Parts: sequence; C-alpha cells; structure tokens
Amino acid sequence: MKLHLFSQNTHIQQSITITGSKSESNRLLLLQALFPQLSIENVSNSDDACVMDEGLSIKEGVVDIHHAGTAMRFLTAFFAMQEGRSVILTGSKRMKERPIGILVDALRQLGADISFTQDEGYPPLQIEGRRLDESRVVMAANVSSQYISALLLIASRLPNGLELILEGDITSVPYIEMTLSLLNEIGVDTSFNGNIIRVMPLMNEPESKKLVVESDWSSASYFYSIVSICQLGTQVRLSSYKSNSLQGDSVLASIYQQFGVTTEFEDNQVVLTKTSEKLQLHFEYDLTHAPDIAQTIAVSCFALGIGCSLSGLHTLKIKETDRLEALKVELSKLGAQIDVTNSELFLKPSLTIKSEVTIDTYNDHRMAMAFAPLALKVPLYINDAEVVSKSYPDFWRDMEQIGFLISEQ
Ligand SMILES: O=C(O)C1=C[C@@H](OP(=O)(O)O)[C@@H](O)[C@H](O)C1
Ligand SMILES: C=C(OP(=O)(O)O)C(=O)O
Repeated sequence: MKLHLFSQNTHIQQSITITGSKSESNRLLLLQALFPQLSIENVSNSDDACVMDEGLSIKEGVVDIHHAGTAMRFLTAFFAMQEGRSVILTGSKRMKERPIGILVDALRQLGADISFTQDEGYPPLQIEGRRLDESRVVMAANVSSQYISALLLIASRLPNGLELILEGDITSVPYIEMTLSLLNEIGVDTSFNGNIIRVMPLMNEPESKKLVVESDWSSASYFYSIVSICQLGTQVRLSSYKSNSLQGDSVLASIYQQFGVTTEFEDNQVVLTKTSEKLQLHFEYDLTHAPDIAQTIAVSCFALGIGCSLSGLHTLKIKETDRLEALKVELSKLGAQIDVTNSELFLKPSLTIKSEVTIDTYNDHRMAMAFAPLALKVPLYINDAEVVSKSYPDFWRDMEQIGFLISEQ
C-alpha cells in the first residue's frame, strides 16, 4: 500500500490513545505463560505482540514469529526450558539475517539443546525443550539487550536461578532494567551490580496479580516529532502514560524539550505542548540506551533545519533493516546532507525539503512512522505503509485524526 500524505494543520489540538508498549507486553506475555495467575491489561495490539501470544501457545512444530525480534529472542529461551516440547522457531527473511548466536550459546551453557537449521548463528532454530540445570552464564552484552532479557525472563523458573556475567559495554540498558522491574513486580528477587545480574529461583508461587501495560513510548515519539514541527500552542495529549515509566524511550521528554516541546503529566495522560521556537543549530546525543527513537530524531532535526550528530547507533544495523543506511538513502532523496558510520549519523542543517518524494520503508515500521511527520512541511509518499502494524497498527488512523490528509495511491 502506497500512501500520499499532506497536512496543512500545523496548529493541532488532539487527544490520542496509543496501544500498550510492545516491549512490556511481550515480557508480560512470557511471564504469564510461566505464571498463569498473572493477568495483563492494555496489551499491545501490535503484530509483534500477536505473534508472541500465538507462539507461546504452540506445543510442537513450526513457530513463525515474522519480523518480531523480541518474540524471536524471548521464545528461544522459553522453548529451551519447556521439557518435552520440540519446535522449529523461524521468522521472516530479515529475521534470518538477525544474529542470535550469542543467546543460543548462553542457553547452551545452561544445558539447552538448540541447533541452527540453516546458517550457523541465525534463525531458524531447532529447539528440544529440556530441564536447564546449570545457572551460570557468561555472555557478550554489546550486541543486543534482548538476549539478556530473554534469559532473565525464564530465570526464576530455572531450578537454580541465574547468575549472568556480562562482557563488553552493555547496550540498551533500560530494556534490561524494565525486565528486572517486571520480575520484581511479580515477587522475583534480582540484583544488577556492575556487570553481574542475579535472579533468584522463585520459592513460592506469586499471588494472582493484574499488571497494567503502559502505552508505548516509542510510538509516542512520532507525536513528539509532529508537535516539534508545528506552530506554538500545538498540543497533543497521549494516553495512557505515567511519569515513572519503565520504558527508556521516555527520555523523549528531555530530548524534545530542546526542540521546543514541553512535557507534562496529567492523570493518565502525557501532554505535549509546543512552547518555544528557540532552537539550537546543532543537536548531539548518544542513543546507546534508546536506539528505537533514532529515526524519529534524525527526521525531526531535518524538518526543523537543525544539524545533528547522533552516536551509540551500533545496534541499528541489525534491526528490521540496516536503519543507518536506510536513513541515509531516504533523507538524501529529500535533499539532506547526511553521513553515517557503523554507529553514528551526521546531518547538516538544511533549509529546503524536496516535495512529492517517495519514501521506501524496507519492511521497517519505524521508517514509515518516522518520515510521516514531514507531511507537515511537504507532500510526500510512503511505500508499503502497512509496515506500521509491527508496533502500531492504528498509526495511519491516528494521523488522520490529527488532520493529515492521507490517500491510497
Ligand atoms: O527488549 C526490548 O523490548 C527491546 C530492546 C531493544 O533492542 P536491542 O537491545 O537489540 O537494542 C529495542 O531496540 C527493541 O525494539 C525492543
Ligand atoms: C528493533 C525493534 O524491534 P525488534 O528488535 O523487537 O524487532 C523496534 O521495534 O524498533
């Protein structure tokens, strides 16, 4: 589906309800499979949460998680400790290019029986579930935090718990902390000191408990971008959010303050208001701990005519697409002067944006959503716009609600 987007409404006053965080949802769905007395509210309606939910219920045979990185990594750990269950865990063409060797090696240290059915180090995986008696694992922490969260999520159901020794710089730390916080909420004891994480085995079953998923902060990033581009006084209210979020992407509030957007919390809403036009000429930031908002920020800077130097982007090359390369190609089409390395992005300030450009999305939801706010500046086309369903199926409906004129080509 190719969409044409344009919007002349640069003074928006709207309230939007965003679906639950896909990261929190996929963790809680796994925990619920291990502890059925838990119930979850505001679960994400994203494709990634749906494939996670379906995957957990499959007893034998092929489990296809499509493009969902968290489902791939979390289900690998889950099936490895399901005694007597045998599955082939696979995904999309891109998923077969996203590395998983570090997690498989870590699970093998615990005693797991997992083999690669095609390329060594990549999905698909043949997993023969068994009791995992070991408890000590040494693993690299600088490639993806999802490998670490995957182990932590099953840890309290292992006979001896888990002691995880992390090697190298730890990437995407807030996602690890989110996992530990959710474990703590259900009564599991954990510790995280320096490069050692410990999870105690659960002695007593947790009480039945309702856990409410906060809405998705990565999805909120597109509204931050929109508000930053709009006129003074623009206000968008997003539900349901809280100031003490478990999601690292809530750092958006302090980042977009620098682009003139003020954040306030009222009841269960976060209120974004454009309060200042005074902008710096250059923005510098290390996104090691919030990689999913890199595309949003790069496009916001381009729309605002601000240059930027973004670092800590080493994980972007192994996400839904090589996001550094994709940003370079697509922003260049619009007239940007941009350079990327394996972990950085440099954008020069530019005052003009080419109109009626077609943006390719590379099977990456965040390419479509990050570029959409540019429609406030110039008309543009988005190819394969349905990709947004990976994390935010209602995205285009919500764009129409805030005044975007969208037509299918
Ligand atoms: O644990 C999670 O829910 C996630 C961790 C991050 O991945 P990396 O740790 O691979 O950067 C993030 O990019 C992804 O969207 C979700
Ligand atoms: C990287 C992402 O997802 P995943 O790794 O879970 O596929 C994302 O949603 O931006």
